[in-house]
This record gives sequence, C-alpha cells and structure tokens, in this order.
Amino acid sequence: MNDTALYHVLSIKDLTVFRGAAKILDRVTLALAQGETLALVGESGAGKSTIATAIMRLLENARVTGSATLAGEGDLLTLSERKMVKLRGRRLAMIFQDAGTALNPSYTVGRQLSTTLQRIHGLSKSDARKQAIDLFTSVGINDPEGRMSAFPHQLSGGMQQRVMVAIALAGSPDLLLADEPTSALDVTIQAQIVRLILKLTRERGASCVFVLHDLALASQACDRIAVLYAGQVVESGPARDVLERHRHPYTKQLKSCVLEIGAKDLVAPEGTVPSHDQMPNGCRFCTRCPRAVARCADETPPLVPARPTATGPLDHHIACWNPE
Ligand SMILES: Nc1ncnc2c1ncn2[C@@H]1O[C@H](COP(=O)(O)OP(=O)(O)OP(=O)(O)O)[C@@H](O)[C@H]1O
Repeated sequence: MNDTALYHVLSIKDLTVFRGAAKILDRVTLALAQGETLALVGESGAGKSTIATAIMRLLENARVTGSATLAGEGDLLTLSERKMVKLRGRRLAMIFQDAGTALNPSYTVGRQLSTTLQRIHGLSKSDARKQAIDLFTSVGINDPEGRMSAFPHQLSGGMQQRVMVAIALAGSPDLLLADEPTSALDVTIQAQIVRLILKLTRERGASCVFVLHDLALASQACDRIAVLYAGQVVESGPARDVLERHRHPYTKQLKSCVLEIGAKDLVAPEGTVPSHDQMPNGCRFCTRCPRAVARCADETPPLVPARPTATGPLDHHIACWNPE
C-alpha cells in the first residue's frame, strides 16, 4: 500500500529525552497510521516505556525535544497542560505495565471506572454505573456487577489488568499506548491480556503503540514493528518486512536468539548495552555489532528507507552504515 494514502494518527520526529546528562532516547522517529498497531521491541532499558510516557507527557525529571504530532491536535510535546488533561483519556490513553500500582487501592474498581466515565462523558451516576458494567463485560470480567464493589487487592493480577484496560477504553480513545504486563502475571494470562487489548483496539478502529517482549506475537498480531536499541530506533516498518526481510544486524541477532533458544520472549544477544556515560556518539549498537565499520562509533546513522522502493515514513526503514 502506498503509505501517503494512509492517515497518520501519530508522527514522532526526532524525539530525544535526557535525564541529566544521559540521553535516554536519541532522535526517535516513528509513524503510525489510523487503525494500526505498532509494536515497540528491544531489550530491557531500550527506552520503550519512555516513548509511551513521553507521548502522554507524563515523564518527570526529564528534558524532552523533538515532536509527537497527534492528528488534528498538533504537537503533544508543546500543547498546554490544560489541553493535555483534556486529551488524556479521550484521544489517547495509556495502559500501564503494573495494574497493581496504577489502580487506586482506596477505591472500589467500579467507582474508579464510573468516575472516569462521569468525568469524560458527563454521565449521571446511574448511567455511568450501567456503562461501567458493560465495559467490565467487554474486557472479560466475570460477574461484572459483583466486581463493581471489589477493591483492587481483592482481584487477581489478571483481573486488575482487565480493569485497567476498561478504564483506558472508557473515553473511546483513538490512540492507546500499552505496556505489556510483565513479571507480575503468569505468561498465559499476559498473552490473554495482550490479545484482549489488540482485539478491543481493532474492534474500535483505534491505533495502538504496544511495548511487547514477545517477538512472535509482535509479528503475528501487530501491523508494524520498531526495534529499539539503547534509545535509538534501528529498524522499523511493516511487521513482516522487519522480521523476515530485516537488514539491521541487531534485528538479526534478536531474531536468531529467539530461533536458537526456542524462546518466545525477547532474549538479549550476547554482550551488554554500554552504560550511559560510555555510550558511543554514533550508532549505539556498534560495540556489539559484527558488521561495525570505522564511522559507526562517531556518526549516528540516519533512519533511511531499507530499499529503494520504501519511501514513505510507514515503509521499512533502517539506521545502519553497513546493513545486511
Ligand atoms: N524515572 C527514571 N529515572 C531515571 N532513569 C530512568 C527512569 N525511568 C527509566 N530510566 C532509564 O531510562 C532508560 C529507558 O528505560 P525504559 O523503562 O524506557 O526502557 P524499556 O525499554 O521500557 O525497558 P523494559 O523493557 O525493562 O520496561 C533506562 O536506561 C532506564 O534506566
């Protein structure tokens, strides 16, 4: 498909995040079309959650540059806080990795969802309650009416996560930012929640930026993949291109780790990511890269089309001076 025909719901350009002297994200550029799902993959600490949190403008103690344009609203990084308060929940919503800490322990989950519905849609108490029960039903909470009066600690981790999904969907956002639930849940439940989020996003015609650790799921269930290494996007594009026709040596290593070990989840290739005070000026992967050439350590490779036929920002791109 010619991607200029697609409507970009989100365009991130040169997103850079500093925490003190450390550059946590380095000129991240990504685009997402309406109704599509983008998986962010990469080792722990690569900056995936930082991207989602920066878009929501919820990063603390960080300096952020670049832009993140939401269709029809402008650059989220420069909008007033008042405007952001209006957008959060309505046009964009985030599902956090750990529902246990994101939910308020002092209120019942029914009240947390109902007050969100009242605030966003101006519903009466009884209409909000009805809609809350419907939403609990659609996210697969059994006995939704009974669960309305439960406090978060009275629910299992999986149920808490479903409550979070319901709260995120309360305002019918057209962009969801979701962090894959990790260690707090067992793997089967994790996969169920991921599939639930993807299904509900699709049914609603919304778009989703999903932090995923499961490469197989990213390639099966998501339209696009962006591979991150130490805060830089090294390869991005349609899921099949990135996984099957990858050109970046890091993507190749990630994929071969999964194949060799037979693991579904992301396994880090050998070696370690340099610490922030020893980060190369150029390509951050160069210290572990079998194909590194002289300029890799000093010059950051730009994200460019991976093939001559790839031209638009949604096409397959790589950032490498010496690709496969
Ligand atoms: N609140 C914070 N203060 C300082 N540094 C932070 C903070 N949060 C994250 N970082 C640093 O920012 C970098 C990116 O972290 P981030 O959580 O975005 O990575 P990630 O790819 O989402 O990792 P994971 O897969 O483990 O969730 C890491 O080096 C991390 O140590």
